[in-house]
Amino acid sequence: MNTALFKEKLAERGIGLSDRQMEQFQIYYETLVEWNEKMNLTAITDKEEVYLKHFFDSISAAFYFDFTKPLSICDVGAGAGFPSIPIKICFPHLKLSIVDSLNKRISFLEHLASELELEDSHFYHDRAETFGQKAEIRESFDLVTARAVARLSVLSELCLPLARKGGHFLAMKGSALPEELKNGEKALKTLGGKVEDLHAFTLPLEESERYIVTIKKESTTPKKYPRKPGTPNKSPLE
Ligand SMILES: C[S@@+](CC[C@H](N)C(=O)[O-])C[C@H]1O[C@@H](n2cnc3c(N)ncnc32)[C@H](O)[C@@H]1O
Repeated sequence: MNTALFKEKLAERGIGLSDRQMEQFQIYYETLVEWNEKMNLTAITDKEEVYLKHFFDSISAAFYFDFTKPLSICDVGAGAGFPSIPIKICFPHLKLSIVDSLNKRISFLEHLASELELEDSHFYHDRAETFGQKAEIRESFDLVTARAVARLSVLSELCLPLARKGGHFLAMKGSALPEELKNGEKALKTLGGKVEDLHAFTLPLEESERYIVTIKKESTTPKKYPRKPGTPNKSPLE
């Protein structure tokens, strides 16, 4: 997707980008490719592919969730910043936190945020399992996002404890989502979540299938979740 089509397709969805925001995406692309030579951030480096499969794909969350409101967001396992940094570029008023267990990726994100002059952005090197047990962090975010981190039953245990009661968890998933949802029912119930919205979406040009699922945090998560690092993955709540 070239930059003109990127801008046009977002405008069609009501997301208008200024010259400065387009420049921020250009800086993001250049910084990603430069740092990718020193560390493993992404397998995708072709410019048009990055704009489609990372930038546009990340922003597609905003086709189905209202990011124009003041929101505190936590992106779990953002890696090179997806989906939350593209969303933050489009909606600069958001208060953003990212937690990732790989310190090198956190260093990249801190550098990137300074290059992009992002305000109100906070980066934590931690595992979601321990982050979600911190009293000052737990159940504090309006929205928790995650793209491509783990299957839904596992991801729910990492993400739902971070969302405040009445807040949301938004997962961006591939074609396995319908199966994951069936297996994730028990986890959602145990952790206080309920599916509110589910959208199938095909990425333009290459037509691959995506799902965006929004889960409402209806009740407080029992204190024992998330369990200790590695346990959600080893013994999922299925
Ligand atoms: C496959 S990458 C996905 C990155 C990004 N969300 C994307 O869509 O491109 C998964 C990321 O999650 C992080 N991660 C995996 N398990 C985690 C955990 N338990 N707590 C925090 N981060 C975790 C990894 O370090 C990695 O950066």
